[in-house]
Amino acid sequence: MLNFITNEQMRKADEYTIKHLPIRSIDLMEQACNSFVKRITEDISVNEKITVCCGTGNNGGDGLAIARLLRLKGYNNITVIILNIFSSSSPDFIVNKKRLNQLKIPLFEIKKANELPNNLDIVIDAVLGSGFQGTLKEPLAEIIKKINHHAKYIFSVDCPSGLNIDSSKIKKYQGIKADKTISFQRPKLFFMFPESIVSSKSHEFVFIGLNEDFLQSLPSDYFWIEEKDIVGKLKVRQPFSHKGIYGHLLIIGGMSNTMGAAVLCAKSALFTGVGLVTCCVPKENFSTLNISQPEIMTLERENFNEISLNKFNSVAIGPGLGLTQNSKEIVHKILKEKIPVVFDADALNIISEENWLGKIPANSILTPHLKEFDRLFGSSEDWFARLEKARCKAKELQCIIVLKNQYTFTLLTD
Ligand SMILES: NC(=O)C1=CN([C@@H]2O[C@H](COP(=O)(O)OP(=O)(O)OC[C@H]3O[C@@H](n4cnc5c(N)ncnc54)[C@H](O)[C@@H]3O)[C@@H](O)[C@H]2O)[C@@H](O)CC1
Ligand SMILES: [K+]
Repeated sequence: MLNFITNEQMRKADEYTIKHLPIRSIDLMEQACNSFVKRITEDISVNEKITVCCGTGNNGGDGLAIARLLRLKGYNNITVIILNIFSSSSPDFIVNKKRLNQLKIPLFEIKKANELPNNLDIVIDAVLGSGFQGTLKEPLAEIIKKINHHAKYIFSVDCPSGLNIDSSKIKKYQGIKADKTISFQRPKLFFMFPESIVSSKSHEFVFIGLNEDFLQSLPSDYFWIEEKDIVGKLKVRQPFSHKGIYGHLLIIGGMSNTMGAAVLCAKSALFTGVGLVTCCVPKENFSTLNISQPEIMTLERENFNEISLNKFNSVAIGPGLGLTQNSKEIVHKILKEKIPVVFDADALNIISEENWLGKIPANSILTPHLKEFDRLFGSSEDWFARLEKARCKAKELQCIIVLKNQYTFTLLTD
């Protein structure tokens, strides 16, 4: 698990690594740029026309080093454009400018938008990185507008220029609209939110050699879960074992017009390793289940009151359940049992409609998508506010909240 960190924390990790590894700042920049180049050369061929647009801070220094490293890898069609509009240059920018001069890469310095060429193909955006603060003013705003207009594909270095990654409020975004942002050492929380799409269509990160022990020691409320964090938790099938020892799940859901939701839920449960799955659906829908996934067992929803929940290791209620009076009675009965349950879809809609949030047993799991979440907890100004609300509600209700989206947030109770 990697902790999401702020720009300020990243700056500290940068300083710590330089001091304790030890490594010179210019060499750390070189490492970062090597990682960036390694990643983008998987996407672009040596013949592509590449324009590297640079500011004069360290993000600009990265751009110059990236241009040089690409050239050394055989990318011959590179042009560097330095925006000569900033009051100062960072020391590592100056060193990289000298290094670049030795390679005879075409280099232009511009001050105004009309000095930018129109025929930009692939652009590497290294104008501003994490040092950007405040708002974009002229002539920078116009230059960025022109880059956005003329580029066919934009890779942003670390973050799209003109985006303040630590502020979730981006109304009237004026910065670079990247196709792909490749950030350093950590994913950026902002890119987990749908709102980030105005600044970057996709996002990846590369390791650059910052001190991981220090980074992991930095406080954070949010963590990025990787595949390797999950695989170890899945129960591997043991020799001579059988379905009876891998748990029995009861799913209460599905109606004639929404039986697919119950089927998909059962299939996913079996796929992730549950030994036995029983679906409690209206009797007329048994054949749908039997045809779609023959190993699913069935219980008649009409006889729900006679079912003993104790024989199941876990219970999930909601997918395709419907909002009928009968569905409401079943949700109510489940809530009264006071056992932790997975509440999804219509079960959540019923809970918000009936105002039953306070009745949810501790340690339950709530799996809302955006709209279900807002119905439960009210609307939020933006995704960051929604996430913070989810984190507080998980603690307050002592329930795990799984807020589903392209990136799914799992909010724990502690
Ligand atoms: N995180 C790390 O450990 C590393 C970071 N590196 C790079 O360093 C970058 C940060 O470098 P810097 O701190 O020098 O910052 P930047 O290069 O991101 O920006 C600094 C420049 O932006 C200007 N600026 C700030 N706000 C502005 C505004 N509103 N309008 C116009 N100009 C504005 C400043 O005057 C300054 O010239 C990162 O994004 C990354 O690209 C890498 O070089 C290597 C390691
Ligand atoms: K950038």
